[in-house]
Amino acid sequence: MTTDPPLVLDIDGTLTRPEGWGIDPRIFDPVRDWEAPVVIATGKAFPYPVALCHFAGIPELVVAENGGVVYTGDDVFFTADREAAQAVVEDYRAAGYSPGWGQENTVNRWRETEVAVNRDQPLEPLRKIAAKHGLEVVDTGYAYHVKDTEPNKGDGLETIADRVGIDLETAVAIGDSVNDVSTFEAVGRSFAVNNADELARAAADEVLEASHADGTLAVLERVSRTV
Ligand SMILES: O=C(O)COP(=O)(O)O
Ligand SMILES: [Mg+2]
Repeated sequence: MTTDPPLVLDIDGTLTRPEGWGIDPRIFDPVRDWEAPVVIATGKAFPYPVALCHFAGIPELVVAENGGVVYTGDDVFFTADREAAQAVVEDYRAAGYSPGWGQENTVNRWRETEVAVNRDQPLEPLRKIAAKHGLEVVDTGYAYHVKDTEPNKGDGLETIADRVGIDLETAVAIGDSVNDVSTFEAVGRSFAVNNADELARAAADEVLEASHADGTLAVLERVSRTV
């Protein structure tokens, strides 16, 4: 018998190695063996969480681009378009700045509803230009995301839950940054890893003692009820 709760996992900062980059390989087995749906909810472009599910050997239940792209395993939903964010980046370039990824980059190549800017680039002019276009800039600690104010991970999660039949009241979410606040609000139990930013810490039901994948693995062990 199993009562594993449905899981909602962020990627960067949450499944990462102690140094903050790269997936910690220890998460693959418990995630693959989890006896309930696992939703990957990330700010990364659509192919990244799909690939993570594929290589982890789990069904593709994916919220990408901070809710801009939602995949239920059957249907893809786009809840924003990239055009406005692209216009912000053009203005940012015209003001003498750059997205900071180099000429050809895989960070934005497949991004459909927003544009990511490298955190080594100046934030204030980006925020000002985005505001002029009615957009927001979300700092995940891994990138600045220029996006429509509407989509968020929590709404995307609700779309998946409706389609797949997940009771979010029973679900557990783990995350590390402001872009996880909406998922924390959508589920029954939420955990911020110790490296989480202030907003994620404030929104979580519990702030973990451990960071990155160490924190996530501790939660998985604690909430797994498989007997
Ligand atoms: O893409 C980012 O900036 C962060 O990605 P995450 O939401 O998986 O942490
Ligand atoms: Mg994160």
